[in-house]
Amino acid sequence: MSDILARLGDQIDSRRQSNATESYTASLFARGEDAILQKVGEEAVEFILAAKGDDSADLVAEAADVWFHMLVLMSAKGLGPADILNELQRREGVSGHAEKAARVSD
Ligand SMILES: N=c1c2ncn([C@@H]3O[C@H](COP(=O)(O)OP(=O)(O)OP(=O)(O)O)[C@@H](O)[C@H]3O)c2ncn1[C@@H]1O[C@H](COP(=O)(O)O)[C@@H](O)[C@H]1O
Repeated sequence: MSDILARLGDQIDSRRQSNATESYTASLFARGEDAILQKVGEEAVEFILAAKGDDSADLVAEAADVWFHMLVLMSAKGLGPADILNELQRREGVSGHAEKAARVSD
């Protein structure tokens, strides 16, 4: 399932060299990091609003928009989906409560 994320991450990275008029991703890179951050924020709000409704397809579409724009931001920072997946894998099996308790006692 993570193959699509890897392919999308590679495609996003490759769009750094693309023409902004032909590629939406390239147009985001051209607008700069603050514009990408703004899009992540807008998409997150749209995701929350969709979650308050009852349209599952709309919620899934908005979630995909959040993931895509997050990956564009990560690419701008030299990071990609593998970094997120590795972090989730590192956390796998560790209770969130236990992890937080260990953090607080540090
Ligand atoms: N997954 C996506 C993807 N998800 C969302 N979007 C675009 O994200 C934009 C968000 O829509 P909005 O309505 O919120 O934004 P907007 O109002 O149109 O844009 P703004 O003027 O507000 O910036 C739309 O243009 C969507 O098409 C995406 N654009 C591209 N991809 C992937 O990226 C690949 C490369 O795309 P290009 O860079 O466009 O070739 C594609 O093949 C896809 O795999």
